[in-house]
Amino acid sequence: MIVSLLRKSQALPRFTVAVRRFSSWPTFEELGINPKISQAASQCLGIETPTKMQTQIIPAILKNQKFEDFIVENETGSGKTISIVLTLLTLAHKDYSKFAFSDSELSVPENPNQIFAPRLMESHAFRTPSSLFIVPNRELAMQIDTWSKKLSAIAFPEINHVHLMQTFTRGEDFVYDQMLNFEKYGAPSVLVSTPNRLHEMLLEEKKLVIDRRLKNIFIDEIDLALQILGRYAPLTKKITRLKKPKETQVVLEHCLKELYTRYQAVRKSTFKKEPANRDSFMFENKKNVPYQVLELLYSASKLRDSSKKKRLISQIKNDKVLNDPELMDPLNLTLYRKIHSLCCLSATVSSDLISFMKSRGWFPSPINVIKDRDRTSKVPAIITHSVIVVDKNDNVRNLAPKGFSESISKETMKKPSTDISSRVIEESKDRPSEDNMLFSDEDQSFAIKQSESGIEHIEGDSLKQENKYIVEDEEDETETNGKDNFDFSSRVDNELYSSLMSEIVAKMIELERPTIKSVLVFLEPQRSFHMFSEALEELGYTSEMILDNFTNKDKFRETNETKEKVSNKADTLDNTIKNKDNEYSENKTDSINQYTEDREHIPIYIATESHGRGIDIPDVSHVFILGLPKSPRSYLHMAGRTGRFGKPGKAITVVINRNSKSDGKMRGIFSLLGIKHTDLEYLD
Ligand SMILES: Nc1ncnc2c1ncn2[C@@H]1O[C@H](COP(=O)(O)OP(=O)(O)OP(=O)(O)O)[C@@H](O)[C@H]1O
Repeated sequence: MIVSLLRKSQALPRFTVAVRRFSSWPTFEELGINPKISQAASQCLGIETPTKMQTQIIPAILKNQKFEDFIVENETGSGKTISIVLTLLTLAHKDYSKFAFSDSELSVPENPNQIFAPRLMESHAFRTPSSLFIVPNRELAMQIDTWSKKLSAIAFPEINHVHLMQTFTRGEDFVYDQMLNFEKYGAPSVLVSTPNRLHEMLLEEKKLVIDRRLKNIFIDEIDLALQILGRYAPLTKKITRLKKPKETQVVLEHCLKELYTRYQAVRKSTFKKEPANRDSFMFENKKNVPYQVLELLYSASKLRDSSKKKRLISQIKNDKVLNDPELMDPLNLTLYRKIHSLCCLSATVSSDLISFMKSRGWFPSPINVIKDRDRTSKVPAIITHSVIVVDKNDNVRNLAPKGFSESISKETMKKPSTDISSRVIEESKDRPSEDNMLFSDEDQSFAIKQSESGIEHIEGDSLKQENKYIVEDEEDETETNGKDNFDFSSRVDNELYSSLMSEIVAKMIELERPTIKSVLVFLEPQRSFHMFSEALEELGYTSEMILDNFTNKDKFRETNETKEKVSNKADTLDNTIKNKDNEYSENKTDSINQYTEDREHIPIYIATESHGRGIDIPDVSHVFILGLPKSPRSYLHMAGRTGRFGKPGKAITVVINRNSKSDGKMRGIFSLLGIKHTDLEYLD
């Protein structure tokens, strides 16, 4: 009855649309993505149905009338970066359609400060992009570049891509072409850049100018981009960081200052007593030293060593840079009407990181946090995690269960030894409990502690309560925050590391051969790529650095061809592998020469944690992490290069255990991330 009435009143079409909307999942087009771009995404990237996170973030950015700010925290490989690329291309195309012009009409002004002139509005050669996408490394920038070029070549073959998006990175191979495009066509609608290249363009070369055209700022992998120092960082390190902030912070604050100081006309009309300008306002209101300096002074006052305490306090008080309000005071953006939106993304955004960003004044109004609240772990459940421990005699085994390594660690603590790694334990034994931290995450959301009863970890709030104000002395740096502290395999020399690790990787590749598609190897930051890749080559495997994967198209094509070859041969290899598996368990020192012959056809990419952050290499089935990860977050991002968007993957960590702490540390990392360890069946 009601339906027939509705039909008569012609309300049914609207009603059915509403039902369809609520009953079915929206498409990318319905979220506002340009239909041509969504078709291209389906054609070249196989992206058809948006995820929950994508249904939230895409429309929020496209219809962001009030310039709201966002933090997107979702597990690795869940499509954060690609959703921003699709959204930005849609915005860029809108921009382009609004200001359509032919290349011959272009006239970029000689003077880069000449902006927003009517002549420019007609010719549309801008000096400012309308969106900035800051990514922490060149590899990720090149990946975004490749994605956007592919998509726009299919979606808009008639448009020169340089008007939509340009990418700036450092490196001889790139800068020349990038600058040529920029000089010729001006700023695109979307500019993707690494922080260091952006710093050069904005502050050194002064080629890029920030004006009100800039509406959206995105920062991918925000935790890596800022790398905030945690509460256990030495005070001297904190002072240095304050004086020399990370480049992402510098470029972002430069952009925000430019937006607000150049355009005071957009100041909030509700603001009662308007200051002459922001600088004078800040000056007039500065009754005290900047609060960040106050924090430092407070920390210094907690030092135990009184001579050091005095020295540091007077250094902080007298330091010109530290007392410069321009650098130390937060931006007071609440005074002005917001004309931009800031969106930060990562799989790991800690509350300390958010507090830091807020304390700098980057978010004058409440932030929208988009995260998957249903998940208990930020690591995709589809990844299996294993650890190979290499002991002092170079025997390999699975990760030891809990009681096992703790008993060893107690013994080691009692035994006097000249071994440097044991010395660290002995020294730490007599110190107060907070100083027995083995390592802690950069945001200090957790720590792993050495105690009399063994190795234990403390987490989140309990850690905050327990050690509210810990100040480390200068000399403690290596023990509390230095890389040495994180990774005891760093005490192994480069040559031994390369040969040992390459042999293990080679053996594992053979044993895992039936499921291997391509392999990503993470080296410790200080290790030589060449030494490792040569060691692998001696065993018959060719490898390449990840950047080549995005820049050298021929190599990439070759890699795809070889992948096919590998999969064709996979069936015939099956039997050989089973035999190899048995051989391996029987005699782990078997000659590597017995391995199958097509080993050079397996795509192996090499990266370090910072170069590999955020990248998406298709079909990485196995990730090898060669060395103890420096924190759970670090492990999560490295392991997250596999198991992407529902594809299965294995993360295998190889640790060289020189002092029996590695088992405890790995267990701590897994337990904090909510990960289960899977024993490799062919190891003891
Ligand atoms: N809706 C979708 N449908 C199918 N595939 C998708 C979808 N969204 C993303 N993908 C694929 O998932 C993979 C990971 O995407 P992306 O790199 O954007 O993830 P991410 O969340 O940024 O990862 P990370 O946190 O590791 O940087 C890509 O290969 C992408 O093509």
